[in-house]
Amino acid sequence: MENFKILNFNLLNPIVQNLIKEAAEVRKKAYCTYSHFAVGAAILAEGGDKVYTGCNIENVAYSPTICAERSAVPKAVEDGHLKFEMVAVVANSDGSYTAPCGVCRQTLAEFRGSNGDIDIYLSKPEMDQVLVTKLSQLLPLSFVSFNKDVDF
Ligand SMILES: O=c1ccn([C@H]2C[C@H](O)[C@@H](CO)O2)c(=O)[nH]1
Ligand SMILES: [Zn+2]
Repeated sequence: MENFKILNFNLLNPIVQNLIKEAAEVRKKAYCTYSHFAVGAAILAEGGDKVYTGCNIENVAYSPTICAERSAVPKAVEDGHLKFEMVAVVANSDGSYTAPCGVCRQTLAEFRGSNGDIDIYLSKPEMDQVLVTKLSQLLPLSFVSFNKDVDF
């Protein structure tokens, strides 16, 4: 299977279009005073209709910085959602797509949907062409469980 597809925004289903729009909207709230790189993310959970959004929030000490994706996750979980169906990320890396960092990929893997995966949509703020992929393509062979009964 290919890693990703690039699709025209207009051809995506309205639920996905709305998710991307929400990510683009919350991106405007990014607190990115150090990197000046604004990111917005939006999560749709399985069986849910509410969209949970997040932006990146940076810090003078740098390491407390939280990515947009991980600032959206607690909102979904606090609302009782542990299985995510789709996630949209909107940013602008030199006119290209911004994919979730490794930490965010692992964080999202914890909340994979019942199909064992999450649909991922990456868009630029212009929302013209959208990169469509899956978490399993971004984080193959992921660490998602362990056996607590094994002696250490
Ligand atoms: O997928 C990504 C990639 C980067 N960032 C943020 C972290 C930091 O604030 C800034 C620069 O890395 O962008 C995100 O929020 N999500
Ligand atoms: Zn991240």
